[in-house]
Amino acid sequence: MGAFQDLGCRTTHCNSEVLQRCTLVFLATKPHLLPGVLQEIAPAVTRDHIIVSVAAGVTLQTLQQLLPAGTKVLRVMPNLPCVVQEGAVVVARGSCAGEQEAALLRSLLSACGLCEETPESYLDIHTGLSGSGVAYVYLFAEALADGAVKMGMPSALANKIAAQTLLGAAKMILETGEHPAKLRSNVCTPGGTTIHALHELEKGALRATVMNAVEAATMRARELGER
Ligand SMILES: NC(=O)C1=CN([C@@H]2O[C@H](COP(=O)(O)OP(=O)(O)OC[C@H]3O[C@@H](n4cnc5c(N)ncnc54)[C@H](OP(=O)(O)O)[C@@H]3O)[C@@H](O)[C@H]2O)C=CC1
Ligand SMILES: O=C(O)[C@@H]1CCC=N1
Repeated sequence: MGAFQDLGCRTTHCNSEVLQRCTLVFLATKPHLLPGVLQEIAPAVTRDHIIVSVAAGVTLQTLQQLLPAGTKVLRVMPNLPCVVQEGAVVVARGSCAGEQEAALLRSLLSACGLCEETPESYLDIHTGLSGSGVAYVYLFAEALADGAVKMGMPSALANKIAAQTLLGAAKMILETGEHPAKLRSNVCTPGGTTIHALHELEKGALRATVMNAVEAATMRARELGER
């Protein structure tokens, strides 16, 4: 609480008070709690408000149905690295939100990293790719470092190098614009270490497993939206 006040932010436990004091309102409860919060705030929502939901899977249709007709509603799907300004965020607007509201949101959220406006149908896919995807990357980072620990490197150093390896690899995809398959092929010396390691990853079906993970999280986000 102290940290918020140091930033000049006011806090309250009363949701309708937030609606009275703010025009741009972010809804960030767990998805199953959101319908109750929407019912609670609906009487205080006016056409001046811009309501933004970050809840995974909760559709614009559900949000609009639970709020007064004409409410400007947008959906946002962020990911955890927003906290270090390297997030990947997508935004979709509801039927009453216009270019002005979308532009405002894009400009605010650009401070968190990459921010793209997309059709709503991409939001659940983005959840599987990136919202949840961060966790798959952590799992991979952990496994990379564990491999090095197994071969004798101290854990703290292995974790640091694994993280820098992911950072550098990601930066090269973004800065060169090359397809990851091309960059991967550049690392493979004929008969060298990398192709031997990649063969092991293919035997473990890494690619199919990761594709299955993105599919499972996307399907789960869609399932949450149907409730
Ligand atoms: N975690 C992630 O990486 C991502 C999460 N999301 C979405 O973000 C949302 C929040 O997730 P996450 O931050 O992990 O969840 P948390 O449980 O950490 O945060 C939920 C927040 O909602 C508050 N809250 C609970 N009930 C109410 C209520 N009735 N009125 C007002 N506020 C309430 C809680 O306050 P208190 O603690 O005081 O109870 C808490 O601050 C979810 O919908 C999730 O789908 C989307 C993308 C990524
Ligand atoms: O696991 C979840 O449901 C949320 C949505 C994306 C990341 N965390």
